[in-house]
Amino acid sequence: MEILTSLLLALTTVLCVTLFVIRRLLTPAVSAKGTTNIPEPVVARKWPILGHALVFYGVNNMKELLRTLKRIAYKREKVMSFYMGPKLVINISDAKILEATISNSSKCQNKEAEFYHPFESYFTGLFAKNGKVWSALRRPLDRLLHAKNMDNFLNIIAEKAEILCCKLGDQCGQGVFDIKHFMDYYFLDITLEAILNVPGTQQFEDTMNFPKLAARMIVAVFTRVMKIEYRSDWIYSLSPLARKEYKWKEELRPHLKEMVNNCHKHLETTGRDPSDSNFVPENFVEVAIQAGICGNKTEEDVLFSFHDVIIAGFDTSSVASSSAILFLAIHPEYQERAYQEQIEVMKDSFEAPTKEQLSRMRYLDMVFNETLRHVSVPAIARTVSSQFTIDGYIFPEGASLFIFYHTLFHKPEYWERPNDFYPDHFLPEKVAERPKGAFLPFGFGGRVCPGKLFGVQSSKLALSMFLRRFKAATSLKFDEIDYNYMVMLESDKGYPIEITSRQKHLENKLQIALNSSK
Ligand code: HEM
Repeated sequence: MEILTSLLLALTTVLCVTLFVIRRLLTPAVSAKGTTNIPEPVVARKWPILGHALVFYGVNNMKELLRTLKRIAYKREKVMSFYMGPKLVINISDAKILEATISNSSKCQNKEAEFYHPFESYFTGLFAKNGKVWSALRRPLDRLLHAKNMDNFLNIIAEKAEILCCKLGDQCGQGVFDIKHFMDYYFLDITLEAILNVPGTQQFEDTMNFPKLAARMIVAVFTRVMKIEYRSDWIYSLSPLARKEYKWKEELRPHLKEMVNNCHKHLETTGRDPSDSNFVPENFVEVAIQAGICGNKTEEDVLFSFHDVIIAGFDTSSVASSSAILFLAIHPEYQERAYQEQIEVMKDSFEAPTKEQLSRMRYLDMVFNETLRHVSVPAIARTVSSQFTIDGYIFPEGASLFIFYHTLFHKPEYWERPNDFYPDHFLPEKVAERPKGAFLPFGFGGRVCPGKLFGVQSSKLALSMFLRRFKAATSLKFDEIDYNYMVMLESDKGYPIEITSRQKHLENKLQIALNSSK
C-alpha cells in the first residue's frame, strides 16, 4: 500500500512539473490584457492549464496547422479565438474583418514574438524584429526600393533576364527540367546586384550555395516554429537541428563577410563614412553597416541583418515566377492568351520590355495574381499592441493575431473557381466586386512587403521574355500538385517543364512565307 501511495505521489509530482513546464513554454512574452468575446472553437476541448494546446499536439508543419485550424474553425467562419495555455490567439478568416483590422494596422504592426523568434537564428534584420531595430532598417530599405529607382533596377533586371533566357535556350528540346532551378539564380543575381550592390554572377557559377542553404534554413525555421519544446533556446541548442543550423551558418558566413568587407573598401575609396550623421546609404549592405554602428551591434548581427532581404528578395519571386510558368504549361489555352498579349505589346521584338510596355501587359498581371493566389505567403502572425473592436468583437492588447491568407484566397464566397487556376478571377469587374481583404499577397499596413514593385516588375519582365521565346509544356496536372509550406507555398512535385523555342517556330514560319512568295 505504501509503495502504491509513493508511486501515486511520484506520478502526480511528475505530472504537475510537466504541466508547469508546458505552461511556462506556452506563456507568451506579451500576455493578453483582459479577455475577448470572440467565439472559441466548437469542436476543440479546452483544458484547465493547457487551454486548447492539445488540439495542436502532433502538428508538425504549417500544412497540418492550417488543417487543424480549419477543423476547429467549423462554424466560426469569420473570426475565432483559442487559448494555448495562457496565450490568447485570434484567427481571422473573413475579408471584411481583415479590412477593418487593416484600418487598425498601427495597433497590430508588431510581429508575433514566439512565431517569428525561430527566424532570428538566420535573420537578425528587419523581417523578424519590431520597434527601433526594425525601423532603422525598414525606412532606408523603403527609400532604396522606391518606385523612382525602378528605372535603374530595370537595366540590371533586363541584363540578367537575357542571361536567364540564354541558359534556358540550352534546355530547348532537351526534355524535362525544373524551371525553379534557373529562376532561383536569376532572382538571386538581381537581388544581389540591384539591392546590395554585390556582383550578381550566380547564374554563371554557383559559388555561394545560397538557394540550397536558404531552402534548408526555411525548413528548419518552420520545424522550430511548430515544436513547442524548441521555444526554449536552451533546449533547442542541444538538438541535432541546431547543430545543422550551426554548420549552415558557417558555410554562409564567409560570403556575407566578403560582402561587408567589399562594401567597407568601397566606402573608404569613395570617402563616405557610415558613422557620419549625414550618411545616406546607397545599398542595403550600407544600410546594415550604418544600423550596426548606430545600434552598437556585433559583427555577427550585422552580417545576418541583410541576409533576410536576400532570401525575401529572391525566394518569393522565384517561387511565384516558376509557379506561373508551370501553371501556364499545365493550361496551354492561358499560355496562348498570354503569348498573344506579348505579341500585341512587343510585336516581334525579343528585347526586354520597358516600364511602359510592362504596364500594358494586363493579362500577364492577371496570370501573376492568380498564381500568387495559389502560392502566396500562407500566413502571418501579429501581436495586438493596443485594444480595438470590430463588429463588437474585442481584440485585446497582447493577443496574437493569426491571419491565414491561404484560406482567404480560396474561400468560395470570394472566388468563382477557388481551386482552379483561372486568371479571369482578376478581370477588372471581378476585382471590383470582391472585398480588398480577400486578396493581400503582399501583406498590409506598416509591414507590407517593401519589395512588392521590385518583385512584380522583375517577375513580369522575366515572364515576358520567357513567353516570347519559349513554349512550355508539362505532363503534370494542376490537381496533382500538393504544396509544401515554406516562405511561399512550393509545389511538392517541383516545377517540371519541357520547352521548345518559339524563335525557331517564327523562323520556320518566315521561311515558309518566303518560299511561298518565290
Ligand atoms: C512575388 C514576390 C513577393 C511576395 C509575394 C512577397 C510577399 C510578402 C509578404 C506577404 C510580406 C509580409 C509578411 C508579413 O506581414 O509578415 C512580405 C514582407 C517582406 N518582403 Fe516581400 N514579397 C515578395 C517579394 C519581395 C522582394 C523582391 C523583396 C526584397 C527586395 C521582399 C522583401 C520583403 C521584406 C524585407 C519583408 C519584411 C518587411 C517587414 O517586416 O517590414 N519581398 N513580403
